[in-house]
Amino acid sequence: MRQNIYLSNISLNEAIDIFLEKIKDFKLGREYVKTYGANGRVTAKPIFAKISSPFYSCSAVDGIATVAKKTFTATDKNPVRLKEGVDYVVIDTGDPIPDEYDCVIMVEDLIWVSQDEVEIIKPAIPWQNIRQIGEDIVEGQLILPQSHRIRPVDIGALIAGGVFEVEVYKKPKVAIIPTGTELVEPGEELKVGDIIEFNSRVFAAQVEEYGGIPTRFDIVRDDFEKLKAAVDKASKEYDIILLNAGSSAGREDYSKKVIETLGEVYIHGIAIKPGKPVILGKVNNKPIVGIPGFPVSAYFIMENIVKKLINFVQGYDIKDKRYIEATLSKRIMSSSKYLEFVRVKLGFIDGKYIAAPIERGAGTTMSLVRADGVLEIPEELEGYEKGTRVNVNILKSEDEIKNTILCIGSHDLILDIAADLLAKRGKFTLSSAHVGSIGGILSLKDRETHFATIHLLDVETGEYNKSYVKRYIPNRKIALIKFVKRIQGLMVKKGNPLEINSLEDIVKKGARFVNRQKGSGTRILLDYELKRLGINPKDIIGYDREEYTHISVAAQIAKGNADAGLGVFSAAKIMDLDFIPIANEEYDIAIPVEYLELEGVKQFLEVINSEEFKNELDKLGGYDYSNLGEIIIIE
Ligand SMILES: Nc1nc2c(c(=O)[nH]1)N[C@H]1C(S)=C(S)[C@@H](COP(=O)(O)OP(=O)(O)OC[C@H]3O[C@@H](n4cnc5c(N)ncnc54)[C@H](O)[C@@H]3O)O[C@H]1N2
Ligand code: MOO
Repeated sequence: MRQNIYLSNISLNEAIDIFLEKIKDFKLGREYVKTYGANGRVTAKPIFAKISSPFYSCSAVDGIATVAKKTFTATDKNPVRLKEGVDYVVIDTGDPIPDEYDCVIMVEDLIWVSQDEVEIIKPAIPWQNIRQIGEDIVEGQLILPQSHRIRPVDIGALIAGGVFEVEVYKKPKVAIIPTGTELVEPGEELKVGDIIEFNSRVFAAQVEEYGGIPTRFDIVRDDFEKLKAAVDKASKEYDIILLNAGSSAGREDYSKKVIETLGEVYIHGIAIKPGKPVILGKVNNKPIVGIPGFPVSAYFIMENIVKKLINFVQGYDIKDKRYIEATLSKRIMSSSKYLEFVRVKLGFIDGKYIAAPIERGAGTTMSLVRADGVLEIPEELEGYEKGTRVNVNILKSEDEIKNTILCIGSHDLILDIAADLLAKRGKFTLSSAHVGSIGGILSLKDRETHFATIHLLDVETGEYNKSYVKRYIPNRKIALIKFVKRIQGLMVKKGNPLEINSLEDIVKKGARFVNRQKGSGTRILLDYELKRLGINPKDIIGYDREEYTHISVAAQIAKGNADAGLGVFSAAKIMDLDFIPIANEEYDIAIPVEYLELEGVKQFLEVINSEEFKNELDKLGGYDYSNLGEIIIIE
């Protein structure tokens, strides 16, 4: 079968304008709902008050209702005496004012002379302390315009104004069709090539959040006729159709063809990344969106197009993105052909927001879970230099961001454990961006992180971390907080079939090695050890074969593609490999001395010094925490 050829390069805003123009005649029906249940609904017509509020004159205070004229002569020296039943009645806040009275005096201003007599020493002004009819809402007044999204405060005004039912747009019924022969339902047994279907579940939650009613269809295999039947059915019974995956140009990507056959495709391809191959069209007069399969691409299509669509059919133009200005912690390149959405971690350091970019892949759902914000790099730019002030769409409140401790540096699982224990305390969160030890040190130097986690061996002295901090950050007073010693060792297949017990054995036994990339702490350690032992790297088979993480090294050995590699114990444990300890690596926290006083940092230090944290380290294994918490000021 021939592949599709596609993809226009239209901008996001242009595409949305064209799409909404094409479907502008499609509007949802209307319905009446109880006012108290109308939160979040969109008014289908203007709503006017049926009664005034208050609808009678009433007292605004507790006191007595009287006639102002009778009090005009009252002074300190010449109090006026009033008698109950003759000159006044006692009245509480909210009580109606009897016709014969025209003002209310607060109980605090009364001098009680007897059970039923009071004196006052200040004249009252006519209508004082009286809420007049319609003071809040006047009968016939506009309470809400049409196309207004009803909020909790609106419900109060509507009910006070005698409106107990409101006419709103029906919520759109949204059909979600997951497609793909590789998809299996959660819980089904997995074999190579299977993907657990989850996009549709994310969409359903998003549709609800946007104000629609989601219905998820069963997974449809990559089969033109089956897909056509599902879309046809959905377009007859639902208001909006979301067709997930098969939006690209592959042999089994039928989405475009199905939509074309049943209706019209207006746009295939938008200049955004991720999310480029999106399809916008109409079937049976119903809007349909073909959403790319990759979860991150799908997320941005939902947030930027489907959210607008769900609001548009209810007559509402949503613009609810919130932005802050932040300083970029590292240079980021982007193609000038696309508007790119880059997930970032955010922190607030020395009075300014810092944005640290994280993973960019379209398949990395965790980048969305971890993101504090999204940096939108415009189409016409090729990226931003480190230090540029950029606008970031925030996914958290500014308060939450201000209570975030930012860590930029080398990653280790134990940071996630510390983050969890810190979050449990309720106030602060730890956000970490993984850029390696040197990247972390550079961020410290540029005041873009609260602290950096580092493990850098000085090959001259054999000492960890200190000399790097001194060399890279000469102008800031930095403390090194001892964190853990990580046991680095050789990972070998379970049972150690080649009987490798040292680095020398790699050469002796002719084992196939898999290395880490140049510049990584582990690579520096390996080279240091090889030099110390007098081993020539050229004698190691596979010395030039590089992987980027501990886990990927472990995975190569588990798959049988290599016999040995250097890495941390936890990676060996996860991949069920044997582990031969080689050296202890010092993984420490470098932090400006002044930040030791920050409340969030103090709490973080309490967390890592706690027994609970150490217990977690014991469970993981491979960590020595005998010096944990020791603070060394680097002079
Ligand atoms: N020749 C070209 N190939 C591709 C291009 C291109 O321009 N030219 N664009 C790439 C881009 S960008 C994207 S995005 C993807 C979009 O692909 P499809 O929409 O056709 O999606 P699939 O290939 O079917 O799936 C991609 C990926 O996502 C997983 N997936 C799909 N549905 C679900 C689901 N419901 N739950 C969880 N995961 C799902 C799927 O298994 C795949 O791994 O095309 C590129 N190709
Ligand atoms: O544009 Mo695709 O949507 O990057 O992954």
